[in-house]
Amino acid sequence: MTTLEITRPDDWHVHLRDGAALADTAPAMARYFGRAIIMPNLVPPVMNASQALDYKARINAAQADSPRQFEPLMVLYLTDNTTAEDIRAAKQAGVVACKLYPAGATTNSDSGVTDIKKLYPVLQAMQEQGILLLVHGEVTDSHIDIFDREQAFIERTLQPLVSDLPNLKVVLEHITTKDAVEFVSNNPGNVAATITAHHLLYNRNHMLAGGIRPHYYCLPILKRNIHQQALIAAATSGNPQFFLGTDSAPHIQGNKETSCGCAGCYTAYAAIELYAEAFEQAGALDKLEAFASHFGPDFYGLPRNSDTITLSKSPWQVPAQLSLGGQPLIPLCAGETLQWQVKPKLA
Ligand SMILES: NC(=O)N[C@@H](CC(=O)O)C(=O)O
Ligand SMILES: [Zn+2]
Ligand SMILES: [Zn+2]
Repeated sequence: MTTLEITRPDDWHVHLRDGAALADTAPAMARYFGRAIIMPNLVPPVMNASQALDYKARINAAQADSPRQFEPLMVLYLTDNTTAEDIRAAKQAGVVACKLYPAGATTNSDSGVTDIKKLYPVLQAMQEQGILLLVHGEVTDSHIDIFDREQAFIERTLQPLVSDLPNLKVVLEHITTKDAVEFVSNNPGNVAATITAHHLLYNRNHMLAGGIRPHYYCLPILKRNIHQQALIAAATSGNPQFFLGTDSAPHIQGNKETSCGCAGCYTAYAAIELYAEAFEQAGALDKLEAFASHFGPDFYGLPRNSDTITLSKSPWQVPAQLSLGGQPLIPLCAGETLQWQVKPKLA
């Protein structure tokens, strides 16, 4: 196969950052994504409807000069102080989801939730209003091994939560384990998961064997090969509970290549191209379209995009360095050759 035409994809989990960074991250998304779920972990976070609307306006301003535009879908960051009233106001403002970050779990999660039980009235309001719950699924206890934190979160927090709120739509974001695949598959259709391209392409050996490679470091951390295989099987299974979310999470070079580097991989520059790489390696290119373009909008209750993009098999070299708000940014796969690219479509 040398060309592949698919329904225009959406990204159900991306970090665009703010300020000068938007001049790079927003146009990258506008290249071919229809919509994108915009993560709210700014400093300070996006915590209410008016902050979400302001952030959306900044994103749209940053893509105004792009040849085409994508639609940002806004998300609130849940804190211990979020109220049911915040949820109703968010619904009015067009916010589609709220994000649960266990406090301290990942980048900019210090304002996250400390006790999920206290948040149940808010989750009830979300269930009533049809607002989705998006979850960074890791426990934060220092005595739990970093490689076990997703599994522990599922057992301790997520399974009870989905049992208590059976009508809440829940997305376990950026899953990294066989346990997460099993949890989602064993739950009804109101529970889903996003899978990143990097968790399909890599396991922890890529990050740690033969030298430590900070650009593979993200959270939840890359796991062993058996988990990677389970993710590939889930993404290519045709089960609509698994869909595309890049978790493209840029950090400038200096904050990655340092003694205590930030978590996050930058993939938005070639998102669908990286997924195509992973699906082709799995012999499942025919499953890419549904994963990238159908199951996400179906789960969110939104229409699928009505136009298409075309990928062509034509090897190209990823630049060694990109820019994030005028500072050096090392993309995932810097300097490597990728097989697929998206043809510019004539208007
Ligand atoms: N995935 C990451 O490693 N980092 C994300 C945060 C997140 O999605 O957990 C970021 O904002 O940098
Ligand atoms: Zn996360
Ligand atoms: Zn993320």
